[in-house]
Amino acid sequence: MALDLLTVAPDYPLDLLTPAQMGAVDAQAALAGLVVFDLMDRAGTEVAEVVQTRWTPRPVLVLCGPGNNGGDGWVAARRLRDAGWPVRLVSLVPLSALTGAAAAHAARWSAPVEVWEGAGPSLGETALIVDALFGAGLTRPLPPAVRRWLARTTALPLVAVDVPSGLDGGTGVPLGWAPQAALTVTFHRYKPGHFIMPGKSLCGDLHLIDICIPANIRPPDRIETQLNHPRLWQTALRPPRLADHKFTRGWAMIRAGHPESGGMAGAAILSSRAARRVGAGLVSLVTPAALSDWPGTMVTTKPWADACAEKRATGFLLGPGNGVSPATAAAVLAAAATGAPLVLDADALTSFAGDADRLRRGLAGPCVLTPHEGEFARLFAGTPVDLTQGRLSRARQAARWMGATIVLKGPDTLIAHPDGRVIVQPWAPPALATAGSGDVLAGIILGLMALGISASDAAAAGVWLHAAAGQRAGAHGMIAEDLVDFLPEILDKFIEKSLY
Ligand SMILES: NC(=O)C1=CN([C@@H]2O[C@H](COP(=O)(O)OP(=O)(O)OC[C@H]3O[C@@H](n4cnc5c(N)ncnc54)[C@H](OP(=O)(O)O)[C@@H]3O)[C@@H](O)[C@H]2O)[C@H](O)CC1
Ligand SMILES: [K+]
Repeated sequence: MALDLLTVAPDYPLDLLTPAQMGAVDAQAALAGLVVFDLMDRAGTEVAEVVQTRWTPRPVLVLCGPGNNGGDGWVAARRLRDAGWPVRLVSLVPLSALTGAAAAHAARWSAPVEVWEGAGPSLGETALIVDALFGAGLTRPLPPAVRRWLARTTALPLVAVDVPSGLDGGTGVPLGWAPQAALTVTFHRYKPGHFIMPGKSLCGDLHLIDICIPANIRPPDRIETQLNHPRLWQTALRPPRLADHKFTRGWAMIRAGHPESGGMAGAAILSSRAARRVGAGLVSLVTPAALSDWPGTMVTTKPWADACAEKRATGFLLGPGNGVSPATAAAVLAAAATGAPLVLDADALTSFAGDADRLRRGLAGPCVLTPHEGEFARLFAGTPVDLTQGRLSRARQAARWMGATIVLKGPDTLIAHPDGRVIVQPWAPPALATAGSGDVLAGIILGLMALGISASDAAAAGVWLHAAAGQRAGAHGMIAEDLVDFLPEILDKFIEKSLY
């Protein structure tokens, strides 16, 4: 789904349900008197509606699996046929194998049925495929013949019912393989796999359909994965108060690297500008070499140890342009020992490659780590974090183990908290993938934490504001400096006007 990040209250449900949680909701819905036959009727009917909205009538082949995902397919096929579309229906299993609501809907299909044989059906005139093979009930990789058949049809658009068959809706990782969909229609709530790579990419355009399950029917266990949204953190943002002075608005310390040790000051400068733009009262660039930035940034050549000894400091950032070195690691540990809010990015993370436990033991206060995939893999290699797992599981494990908030950057940035909660930000303008963009993000999070905002709110808000600035900058020609300059107008949208 496309989203306007500059809108304060975009409208979508935040909770992402795992297949097991969705199953529990289905079961409770049945106990509450909702009839699966009717839910399936609504699901399949909406699939057909979405198809008709997107495409003109054309020969369509609907593939139906053995369970309720297949049941949705029978309904969609019937609706499309009723609307005058040429429809072929292929059932993966003999009709005698169908049960429950799927069998009941199959019985309403009055045209010929092809039952899957050998290598699968001929394509003939087919111009569109509806994949209703497996959804939430997928338990193992696709049967090899089905996988081969789907892999041969990639030139045709495919509409996935609930998920592209083979994709694990809980993780975003295919069980072996899943087809590329042009469009995925899902029901009641989104699932993590719709937004987490590679699932986000495999789903194509996403449509969420309300099949009239009441919102008060919830899974029995805690919902641990949510989409990011201003209502999660908006109340934590506040404008300056009348009685504020610069120290009540926080003093952030940023370590700038020494050019001779491979460090580059530009990255830290970008971070400092971002931290100031989001409202930190005072930002110091602590640097061994003289450098200049905007006049309002304090540039100080005092030793890092002195910055750590400053009792009024309310936040530290290390990493951008710091250089990978034992000195950087030592500087991180010195800042971590103060117990003040800490943001670690880039070289500050890689300086602990192979030694992450030392960092973990050194963290005395709230901490946000902002790795991209490469930095994440280097930092957590050799730790209990299972790097063979998908992004969601890895980010969650890493945050728990490290006892810190992990912002795992990417097209599906994940904000994982030590308590197991993960916030997903699947909307990031691709133009954000540019030099300096990460330095700006680290600076935003630092600035918010220095203001007294919690690590979890600062990380989720920071990721949103950063993406919104990217959206505001537009698709072409954006450079990281632009993100900084757009922050005031972005913040103005999100800080409650009633607070002014
Ligand atoms: N969310 C809702 O309220 C509604 C959702 N609907 C749709 O229902 C499916 C979930 O249906 P379910 O029957 O639980 O599961 P599936 O249809 O996805 O698949 C289960 C059957 O498939 C077999 N299976 C699983 N994996 C494989 C595989 N790789 N190869 C062969 N067969 C496989 C599985 O067999 P087991 O031996 O593992 O038991 C089952 O037979 C949801 O996705 C929605 O599309 C409803 O329409 C109602 C409303
Ligand atoms: K499917």
